[in-house]
Amino acid sequence: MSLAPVHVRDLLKSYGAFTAVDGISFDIHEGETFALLGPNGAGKSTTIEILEGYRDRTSGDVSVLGVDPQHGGLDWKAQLGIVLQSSGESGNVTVLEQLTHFANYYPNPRKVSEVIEAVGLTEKAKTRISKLSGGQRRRVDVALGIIGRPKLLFLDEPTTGFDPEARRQFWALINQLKAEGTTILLTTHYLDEAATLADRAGIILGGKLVDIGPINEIGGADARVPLVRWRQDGVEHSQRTAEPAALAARLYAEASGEVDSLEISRPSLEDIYLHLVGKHSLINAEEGAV
Ligand SMILES: Nc1ncnc2c1ncn2[C@@H]1O[C@H](COP(=O)(O)OP(=O)(O)OP(=O)(O)O)[C@@H](O)[C@H]1O
Repeated sequence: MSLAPVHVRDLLKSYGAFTAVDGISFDIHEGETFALLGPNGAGKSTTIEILEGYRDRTSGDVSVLGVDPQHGGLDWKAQLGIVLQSSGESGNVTVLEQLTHFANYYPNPRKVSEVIEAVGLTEKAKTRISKLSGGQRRRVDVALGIIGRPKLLFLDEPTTGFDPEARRQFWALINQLKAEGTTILLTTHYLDEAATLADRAGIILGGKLVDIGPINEIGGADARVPLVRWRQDGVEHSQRTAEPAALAARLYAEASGEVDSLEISRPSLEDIYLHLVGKHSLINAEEGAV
């Protein structure tokens, strides 16, 4: 049986006595977008850098496109697209020159002008990268990540510094890459971005994977119970219920008409994520106190 494009088992990475990644396991299936979510310092970049072959692991099994990243050659690297967390592009060349240069490294690159257009830099194509704004430079990073038509794309906080319009444009680009069958590993602190783009997510806290699953199942059913809010006699009320329509109907009947400020909402991925992070910080604090 062939392995998934990304196959990770019991991955552990220590820096001296400190364990940054503590025995995590997951697969990313072909054509899937997988979001690795977690607070600052949780171990996301360390994990991604191990998968990209930039960092050696302490122990565990890792296979990326069928190869151990510690022994990946140039042919293997040519199938990866990498957008690192920190931008390295501040050079004295233009956007067009930089992308044309890097396109030559790949056997089947995308058309440079199309990539520049896709990241919204057509008007800046002949501008030196050093003269671009931070968000525009980040778009160059994204362009460099996709120029080689990668089978597997790593996006480490790709939209940091993007204005809202550029983020939407980026989402459309990722949806296009998904439609072409690209497998994507994404880290982001924007939970709406993860909810929009990812099929599945893993939540990493203190180097451990505390939850993994389809985006609309993360946190379990209990975390997704809808919240009904309304106002009665000037007092705010709220109730969590799996049957919000029934509660709304009862309130409507009791009020003999419209209910003041009635609102039914479902927890967003961000609500669920924050709940999980809070719960695990509490567990760790209690364990630390024992
Ligand atoms: N070279 C290193 N030496 C020692 N500790 C390191 C090294 N690189 C990372 N760490 C530590 O490992 C932990 C995980 O870092 P990592 O960069 O993977 O986190 P992250 O989840 O990507 O965070 P962020 O959201 O801030 O990017 C952090 O506590 C960090 O300080």
